[in-house]
Amino acid sequence: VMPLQKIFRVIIMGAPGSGKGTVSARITKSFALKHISSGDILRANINSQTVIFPNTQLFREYYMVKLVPDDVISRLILKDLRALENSSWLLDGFPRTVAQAEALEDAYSADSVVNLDVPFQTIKQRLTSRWTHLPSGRVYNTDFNPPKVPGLDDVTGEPLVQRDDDSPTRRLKSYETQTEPVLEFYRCKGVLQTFSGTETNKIWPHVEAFLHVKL
Ligand SMILES: Nc1nc2c(ncn2[C@@H]2O[C@H](COP(=O)(O)OP(=O)(O)O)[C@@H](O)[C@H]2O)c(=O)[nH]1
Ligand SMILES: Nc1ncnc2c1ncn2[C@@H]1O[C@H](COP(=O)(O)OP(=O)(O)O)[C@@H](O)[C@H]1O
Repeated sequence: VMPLQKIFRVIIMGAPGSGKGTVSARITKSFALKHISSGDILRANINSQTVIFPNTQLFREYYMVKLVPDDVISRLILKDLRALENSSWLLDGFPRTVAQAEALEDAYSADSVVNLDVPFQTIKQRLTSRWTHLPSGRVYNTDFNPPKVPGLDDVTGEPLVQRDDDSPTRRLKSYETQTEPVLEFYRCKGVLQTFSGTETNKIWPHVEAFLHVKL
């Protein structure tokens, strides 16, 4: 892992299914950035039954059907970031709306925004073959990284589900209307770096080279 000279704050963006989770795992393997994932934070809060969601059913509804309200997710993420005041981080899954981006910007400004630009046609195919283990958030893809036993989670053996929002059209629509304006927000700030392609394995070397120079 490459140590960093100064504190660096990176955001990874891209449509659902563009490969953010996959690329984030590779980034944190190569660079000393702490991975902050909004999905992981939400799941941790559910599992510990601490705040906000009085019951798992309500979260399930959010998780399966719609985005969590801006003020709820912003509060959760900023609380975790404040605990990392002197660390470099990689933020994944947040911000997804301009309101969230503004809430973040009030506290911290991003040094770089890595945007994964994958054609919608490619994403549709991927999401159709994506299966999720809901309690952990582990994702599989029947072509790219299949589970060892079809339909079952590798670690727990529990069943995998296809999320409602894995039905691509609605998710991509919400990305277009809610999240694309966030890209514009960062473009205006001059920190947006876009990587285009159809395969993670081909995009990754460019992301890696960029971060090597940047960090
Ligand atoms: N076929 C294919 N699938 C990929 C590739 N990269 C990632 N995936 C799969 O596509 C799905 C979405 O990737 P993920 O990293 O979860 O994207 P995220 O939603 O942006 O975090 C997962 O099932 C991945 O295993 C790729 O290059 N080719
Ligand atoms: N920034 C966010 N704003 C609102 N809701 C969010 C945000 N991040 C995550 N969520 C909620 O958590 C769910 C799971 O998120 P995540 O694990 O990032 O999965 P995915 O990348 O597949 O959407 C989302 O469907 C949404 O309900």
